[in-house]
Amino acid sequence: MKISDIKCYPAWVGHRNLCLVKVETDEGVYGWGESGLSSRELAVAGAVKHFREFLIGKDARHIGSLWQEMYRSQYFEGGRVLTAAISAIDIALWDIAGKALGVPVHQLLGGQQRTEIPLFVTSTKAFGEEFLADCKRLADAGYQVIRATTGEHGSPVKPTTFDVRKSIALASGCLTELRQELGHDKVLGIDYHHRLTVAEAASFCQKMPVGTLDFIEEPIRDQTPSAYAALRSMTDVPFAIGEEFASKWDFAPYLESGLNQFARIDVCNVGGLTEAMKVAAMAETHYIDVMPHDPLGPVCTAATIQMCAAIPNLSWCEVAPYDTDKSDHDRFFINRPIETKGVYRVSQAPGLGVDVNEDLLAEQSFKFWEAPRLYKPDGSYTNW
Ligand SMILES: O=C(O)[C@@H](O)[C@H](O)[C@H](O)CO
Ligand SMILES: [Mg+2]
Repeated sequence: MKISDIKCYPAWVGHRNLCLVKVETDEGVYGWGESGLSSRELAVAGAVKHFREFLIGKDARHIGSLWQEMYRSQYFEGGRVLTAAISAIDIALWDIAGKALGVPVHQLLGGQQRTEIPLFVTSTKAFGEEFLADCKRLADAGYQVIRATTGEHGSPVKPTTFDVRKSIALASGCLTELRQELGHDKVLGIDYHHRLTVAEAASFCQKMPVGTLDFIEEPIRDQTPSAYAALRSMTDVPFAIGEEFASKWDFAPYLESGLNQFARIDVCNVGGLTEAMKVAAMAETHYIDVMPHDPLGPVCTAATIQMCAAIPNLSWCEVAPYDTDKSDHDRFFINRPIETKGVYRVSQAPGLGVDVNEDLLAEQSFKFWEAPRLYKPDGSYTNW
């Protein structure tokens, strides 16, 4: 079964750009994948073009070997852009493999270990009464795992001031109150979106009673494991790290030094299902659960579900939090995964179990979009 074409669709779908990739074969079986390098999709599309050049004519079933060739064929190995492209192609190849054999992808990954994927939900409300009410609503609705954000999302068009000290004061106060209200049978975490320094992250954690937070996601930026080691010496809150990591090599120093308590694998950035399964196994050797990152579209979610079904060490998968109106997804995607009562059902359909309305997708154009820009009160730049 030979690869006959690879098409990349960086396109605005409903509420954001998605970067979807279709791999076709000479036997008519095709697969879909998705790439996760949000806001730089055209760079990924360029990388897909390069890979297409040498992938056409290759056996679509040799997934592991094609992964090695994509990752290592350029002198400048790996990196986030190239690996985001590899991820989408790899996921599409798994979709093809499942469809060709008539089995769901999880069966090829070792078989399902669970029938439902437990999820965490995110309250995106700004800290204060609204946030507390929203979390109470989520808890009452039965959600077991609730994650807060920084409470300040900024605007893609208007520069936003992010005052770290105000954020720390508000967040620590609100989360302390929320924990008292929720009791201890709910899991509570926060994604600080790598906005803090080591000192600020320590200060934030120290403002809350021990046991308030079950995890803190990316309090600081993630290119320096020793910075996390420094932070670890100042707080005991478990760290959830890795949504931006683009290989098992990025995860390795964190896992090997015990710095990462939840592995935030993103199948669309880490190198597809091939690489995600390896990272999950590396995490397993350290008794660490995978908490997948899943902020994109239905193809990403479908692939993530297949991984979640097949690994032993899963905590909770993310429900894409930022865009609640998914009505357009019903037009673009067939059999897209739908969250019900805090879980995703594991699809038993061949492949990933999701299909794409390609004709409709082909009509969509790409819209340039920039992530919000945040500035400190003194006017200097800080991460979104
Ligand atoms: O954990 C998350 O879902 C966030 O870090 C998002 O990936 C980020 O805001 C980009 O959408
Ligand atoms: Mg995050």
